Formats: sequence, structure tokens, C-alpha cells
Amino acid sequence: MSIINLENVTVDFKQKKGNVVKAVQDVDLQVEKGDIYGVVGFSGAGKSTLVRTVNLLQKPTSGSIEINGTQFIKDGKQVISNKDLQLERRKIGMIFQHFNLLNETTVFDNVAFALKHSKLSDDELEKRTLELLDLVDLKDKADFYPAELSGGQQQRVAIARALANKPDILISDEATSALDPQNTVQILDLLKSLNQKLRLTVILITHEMDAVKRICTKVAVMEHGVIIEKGDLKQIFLHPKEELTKRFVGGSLETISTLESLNLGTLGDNKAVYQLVYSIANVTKSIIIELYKEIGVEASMLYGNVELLNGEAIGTLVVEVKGDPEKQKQAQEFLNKQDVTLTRLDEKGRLYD
Ligand SMILES: Nc1ncnc2c1ncn2[C@@H]1O[C@H](COP(=O)(O)OP(=O)(O)OP(=O)(O)O)[C@@H](O)[C@H]1O
Repeated sequence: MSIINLENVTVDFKQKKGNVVKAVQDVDLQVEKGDIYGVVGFSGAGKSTLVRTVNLLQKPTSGSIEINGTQFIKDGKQVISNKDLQLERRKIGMIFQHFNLLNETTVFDNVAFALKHSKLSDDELEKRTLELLDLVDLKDKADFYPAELSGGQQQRVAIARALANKPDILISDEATSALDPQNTVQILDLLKSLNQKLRLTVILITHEMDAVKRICTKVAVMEHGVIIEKGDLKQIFLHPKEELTKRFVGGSLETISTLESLNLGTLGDNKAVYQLVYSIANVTKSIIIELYKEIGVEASMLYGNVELLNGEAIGTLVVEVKGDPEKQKQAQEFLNKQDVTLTRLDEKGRLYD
């Protein structure tokens, strides 16, 4: 059973002039326990609105929501009492771009504040708070104020606070967007280790595909309130179907700017550009040399990159292949037989029609 089950969830915002913003449209999303599920899309795609329905910070206009085996919403109607909802919400931690810490209180009190509803004695509360700070490696900063910490450290305090009530789910809403690259990586790696150590299910909302690539196991791509593609990260990365997904995942943004700067001229029957994406572990031979040996066509490399996808090395190559249509066909057949995802591109790096 999925820990998060959203069915046909729609969120409409009615505006004063009678217009309706369809922020989320008919979304189905199932998240399994232990997933780190990335929700990626450009600004305004509906990511935050969708994920806020998980703890009903945003009530959906229609659809059904079941979290951790408890039905919150059935066919658009709330079926959980407000009192129970309050308890269930404690099992869903949340962190945000701007940390949302209390600036007038110490790091210790920021975290302890989240335990104010608990029946812990003062000693137990102190012990638990220090444990939480230890979990994010900030025990030595307990008496500091948020303003005395770096952005990355402030986000770690926010994570400790979000974990205070031992949640099963942690929602990260653009939590690394305000951080520099080094702190971003630290926070992402911390989320991954908490996921493994505590079997915490994480939803990572972001517009940065690099964050998804670093730690996510699954990904959903959102555009105009709709999930246009979702699934296992590697599967989506190696076989993206939608144009936007290709732009997000395939290293394609860099590919596009590289191709634009090369001014390749018109491509056609006798000159083609292909993007090859593959798992390095599965493809050990040099594809370009094999292509020459097997088919007798020369391919020149225009772009090459290797990056880690949730720890696995994935290569992207863009090659120009010259040859008559028969040779092009043979080259395509040869490449398709290798363990690579082959996409033909036009001179601007878009899909070739
Ligand atoms: N409370 C609201 N009232 C009216 N419209 C809203 C409200 N919240 C969000 N919207 C609209 O819903 C759409 C989706 O917004 P949302 O914040 O969910 O997108 P997002 O993908 O999270 O973008 P960002 O990364 O910029 O936050 C946008 O058009 C936004 O203007």
C-alpha cells in the first residue's frame, strides 16, 4: 500500500473577477514508503499546491487523498475529523526555502518548540532535542541564534524541527533553492541519509533537476497543473517521452546551448545529429569506434558528459553522423541495438521532425 495516495486531485483557485486558476488538474500520485520522490517543474507549474494537499494545508477542489492508511479526503469531501487531522499532520514534516525559524529564540528552543504538544518531562525534552540536533550535526550550536548560522545550518535546524515528532513523511518545498551549491549538496545528502537511517519517505519539490538527479529514486514532471510524466528516476532519465522531460533530464539544456553555439547549418538526409544517453556500467565499448568498425560511418563528437544519477554514472553523447540515407538508417539501427537511448536532434538541439 502506498504511503501517499493522491487520486484525481484537482485544485482550483477562484479569483475575484470570476476567473479560475487551475493550479492542479486531475493528478494521480502514489508514493511508496522509503521513496525519495522528486516533483519537478518550472515556477507556477503547481508543485507546491499539489504537495500542500498531502497534509491538507491546501484542500483540494475534488479528488481523494489517503496518507499512511488514513483517508483524509474522499471524492472532494474531508472524511477525517479536524482533531485527527491535527495528529496526522505531526507525522508529516515540512521544510521550506526560507527555513521559517523563530529568529528571537535559540537553535535549541526552535527545535524544542515542535515538541511542546508532547507529554515529555523537561529532562526527556532536553534529551530528545539534543538527539535531534545531533542527527543534523548541530549539537554544538544549540545555544546559537539563527542569525548566527549559515543558510545551510539554518536549514539543518529546520530539518531537526521537522523531525521532532518522528514523522513518516518529510516534504521539502524548494529547501535548497536559497542555498549555495556546497550547502545544497550537504542538505541533499543529509536528506538521503535520513531517508536511509529513519526510512523516512521524502517528497522533494524543486525546479532544479540536479537535486533530483542526486538523491531521488522517482520523479514526477509537472507542467500547467498536470503531471506529464512520472516514474522511476533512471527510467525517466534514459527514456523521457515528453518534450519538457527531455529538456529537464537529458542533459539537454547544455546540449541545446552547445548545438546553438556550433551553427551546424541545416541537417537533413546526409547529415544527422544524435543524442545518446546510457548507463556507463552497461556500455563499456566505445560507441563511436564500434560505429565506424561495424557500419563504416564516421561520427564526430559534439558534446559529451558523465553525471551521477542517484549514485549511478550516466553518459550523454551528442554526435554528428555523415552518410547517405542508407548509412544513416544502418547507424540508427546499430545505435538502437546498443544499450543507449537514441534521440535525433535538429541543428538547434530540438527533436528532429
Ligand atoms: N492561494 C492562491 N490563490 C490563487 N492562486 C494561487 C494560489 N496559490 C497558487 N496559485 C496559483 O496556482 C498556480 C500554481 O502555483 P504553485 O505555487 O503551486 O506552483 P509551483 O510549481 O510550486 O511554483 P513555484 O516554484 O514558483 O512556487 C500558479 O498559477 C499560482 O499563481
